[in-house]
Amino acid sequence: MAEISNVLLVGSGAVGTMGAYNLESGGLASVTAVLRSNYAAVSSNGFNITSMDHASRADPSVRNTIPDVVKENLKPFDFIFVATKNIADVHPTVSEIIAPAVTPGHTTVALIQNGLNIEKPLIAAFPNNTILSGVALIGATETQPGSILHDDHDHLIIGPFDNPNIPLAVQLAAAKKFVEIYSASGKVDCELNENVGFVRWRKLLYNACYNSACTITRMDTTRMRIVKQPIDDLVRPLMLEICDISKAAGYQMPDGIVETMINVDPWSFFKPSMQQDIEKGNFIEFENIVGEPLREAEKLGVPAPTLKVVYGILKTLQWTTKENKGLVTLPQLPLTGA
Ligand SMILES: NC(=O)C1=CN([C@@H]2O[C@H](COP(=O)(O)OP(=O)(O)OC[C@H]3O[C@@H](n4cnc5c(N)ncnc54)[C@H](OP(=O)(O)O)[C@@H]3O)[C@@H](O)[C@H]2O)C=CC1
Ligand SMILES: CC(C)(CO)C(=O)C(=O)O
Repeated sequence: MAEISNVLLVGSGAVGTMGAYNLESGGLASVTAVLRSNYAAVSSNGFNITSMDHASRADPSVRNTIPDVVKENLKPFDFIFVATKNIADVHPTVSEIIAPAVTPGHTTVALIQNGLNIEKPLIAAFPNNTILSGVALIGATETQPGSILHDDHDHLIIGPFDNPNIPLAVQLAAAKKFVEIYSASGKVDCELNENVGFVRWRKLLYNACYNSACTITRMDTTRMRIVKQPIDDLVRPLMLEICDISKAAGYQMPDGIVETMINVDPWSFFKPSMQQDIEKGNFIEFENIVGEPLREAEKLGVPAPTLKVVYGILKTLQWTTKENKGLVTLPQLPLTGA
């Protein structure tokens, strides 16, 4: 009988819940999903899934706290599937959130998240654990607590982030195992890619540029293409800068990729996830999606003036969200600043 992998899902929103459904459908994984704002709704009514890939129900078991494997004397998790929004500038960060569930030297952490350098804090916190890079090419949204609309096929590209403390063969074996359990449903495309860094930069080309431009202007991608000027003045210059930075970092984007990315999503008045988040008053993933490529540019001596301005604006927007959520306080009046 095939061995069943013990999987913990942290981040049971759009991408994570679809991942849990897919793993459960395949029969090679048993998934425990950690829920937060949707816990009450799902405990009462279950998930409500409208999916282009999955017709039948395959619910994970749910809980509303991060398991502490030692204190609760639990079987170690083979994989933790992390699909939170990665908000690097707000505590608790991903490594702080998952720490009680990680068994050193055993648990493989699969980061199914957008952005660059997201593995670095994880490798620092869990030096003897394999960290996988998952680039999700999927369209999914949590329309209300526990209700997921999944309207673009799940294509997941997986490979190890290079953890210098662990032999590459061990990291690759973990990635292959993940691909096996994720592919078992037969409903999705899941591929092992040893050069996942390239794929991550290629996806960043969309996210760093469209997500940022739409978040700042509050205009969706279709309107931008109709108006054209936001593409010419903002999105294309940003994309060209990301191409320059990725090339200097060792990832040469193919000819024509900028025009392809500008037109990649359907004319459906699409709002990228960062724009959806700012409209909901949520934190945005700007540090990994914009801040990290900008820091790479500065390190490598690549000019990125548009990206720098965009980063400054996003950081300002995030400050306001922090203020709205009570994370920062203003000094009392009268002010005696410079
Ligand atoms: N949606 C999409 O189509 C795509 C998304 N991505 C990327 O995938 C990642 C996930 O995105 P997406 O699924 O859309 O995000 P969602 O906002 O839909 O889901 C994130 C989930 O994480 C939960 N969460 C956050 N922090 C914690 C915590 N400390 N403990 C428990 N749960 C927590 C949230 O709970 P709560 O509701 O309580 O905040 C929410 O349920 C992101 O990096 C995104 O950029 C990539 C490709 C496509
Ligand atoms: C555009 C999309 C859905 C790409 O798959 C994305 O990654 C985002 O909105 O952040």
